[in-house]
Amino acid sequence: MTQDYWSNSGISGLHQQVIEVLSEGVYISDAEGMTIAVNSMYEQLTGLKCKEVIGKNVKELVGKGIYSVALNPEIVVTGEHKSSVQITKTGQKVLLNGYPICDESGKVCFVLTFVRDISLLSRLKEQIVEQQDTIIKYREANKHCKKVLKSNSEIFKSKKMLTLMEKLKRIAKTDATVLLLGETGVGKDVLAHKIHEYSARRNELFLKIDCSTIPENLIESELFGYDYGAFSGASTKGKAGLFEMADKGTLFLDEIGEIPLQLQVKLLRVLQDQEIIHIGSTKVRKVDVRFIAATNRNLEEEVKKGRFRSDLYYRLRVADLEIPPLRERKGDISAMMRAFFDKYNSKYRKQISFTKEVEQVFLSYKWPGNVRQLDNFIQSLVVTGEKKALDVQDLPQYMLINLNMEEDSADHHQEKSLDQLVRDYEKNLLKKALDQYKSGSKVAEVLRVDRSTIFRKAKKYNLL
Ligand SMILES: Nc1ncnc2c1ncn2[C@@H]1O[C@H](COP(=O)(O)OP(=O)(O)OP(=O)(O)O)[C@@H](O)[C@H]1O
Repeated sequence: MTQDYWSNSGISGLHQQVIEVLSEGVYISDAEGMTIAVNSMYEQLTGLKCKEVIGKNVKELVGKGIYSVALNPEIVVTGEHKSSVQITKTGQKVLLNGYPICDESGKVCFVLTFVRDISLLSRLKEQIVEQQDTIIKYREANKHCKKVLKSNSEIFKSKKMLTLMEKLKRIAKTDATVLLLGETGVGKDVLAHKIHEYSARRNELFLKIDCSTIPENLIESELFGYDYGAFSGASTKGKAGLFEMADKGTLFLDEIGEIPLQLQVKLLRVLQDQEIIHIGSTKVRKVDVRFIAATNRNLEEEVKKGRFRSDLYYRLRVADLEIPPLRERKGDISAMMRAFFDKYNSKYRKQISFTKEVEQVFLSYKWPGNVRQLDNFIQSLVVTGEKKALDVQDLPQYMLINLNMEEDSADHHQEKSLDQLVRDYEKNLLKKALDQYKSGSKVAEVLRVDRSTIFRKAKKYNLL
């Protein structure tokens, strides 16, 4: 059908075939504005049949209301490209891009117009905006993603931690909210990751938000997100909150005790209903998130003081894990010492080891900063260490002052010199070892020193 018109228009069969294979609509008119060719895609996009337009002048077509605009006359005069939106009589909205085709003298002899589907373009535009939103969302989410620790870098050797890990694995499999309790540096962050790893959500996102570091006036928008124009200073596009970003995954709310009271009510609602509403919006959005919360505050005390809502507290502690301080799990201290010395020796290309006495000091020390302190301390010992085997004398005075030595009071320690403290410690250690093993040779073997050293020191301290 289109074929018949081509042959009368001066467009060769070859040209005709070329425009037929193009994926865009094509409309060709001559310098007078006479329509000489269109392709099938043109018919499809505009809803017009070729016989309705071919052989007709664009001005006539506009006059009859078949076209809303004509690009041809202006392009013929200016010799320049022009684009416009065309609404055809069938109501189709298309984008026109017209180009002049000139003869050898530079005179415009044809106008070639490409016709594109505007609705397709707007769909593509919407998709791009959506993709950009997703990229922004993931970039934001990434900021809160902590590198997942390699499982072999964690040490759970003490009986207390092994039992706790069994409980953790059982809880992880359920989707229950978990409350992690424990002093600073005990490993709440590590265990939050473990819960995620052992859960069915392990392949989804794990997001962490430290409630103590986000300014109070931003916590709500960070968590819930906001809509366009929700408040002054808000991004014009609006923003998804962390609850949405963590959808299908796990959200770790660290330092939950720092959440302001008025936000605690909203958080409770999210935990119960798994629904959120952006700030500045009324639309309810469903989320599917597993919550883990942690704090080193005594939440029960906070509830009593009216700083933490009791309903939220009870909702959070559906499953709680109390991580004991390091001083109460000595089995971990020895294993961690070896692991951390290995880690930092290989990092700093050193070969620093430690004596049995040093291990004893580590076991007796209270570690107020728990695993974090132990880790950092060993790093500094390796970095600054000169000797191959560190001895008690190489340890800082505060470690010896705070030792759990029943017979000396802390006040008394502060008046002593480091030498005196080391001597006291050595005497105490030797006394305990001799009491326990009842044999100088056995003590020498356990403490990895000569028998003669044991006898010499025992004599010096009047222990014989
Ligand atoms: N069982 C463990 N094995 C090896 N390293 C550990 C272990 N537990 C904790 N750590 C290390 O100790 C440091 C502190 O751990 P983490 O951040 O999990 O403690 P936290 O209880 O969350 O501390 P805070 O309350 O201060 O946030 C980290 O470097 C972590 O890798």
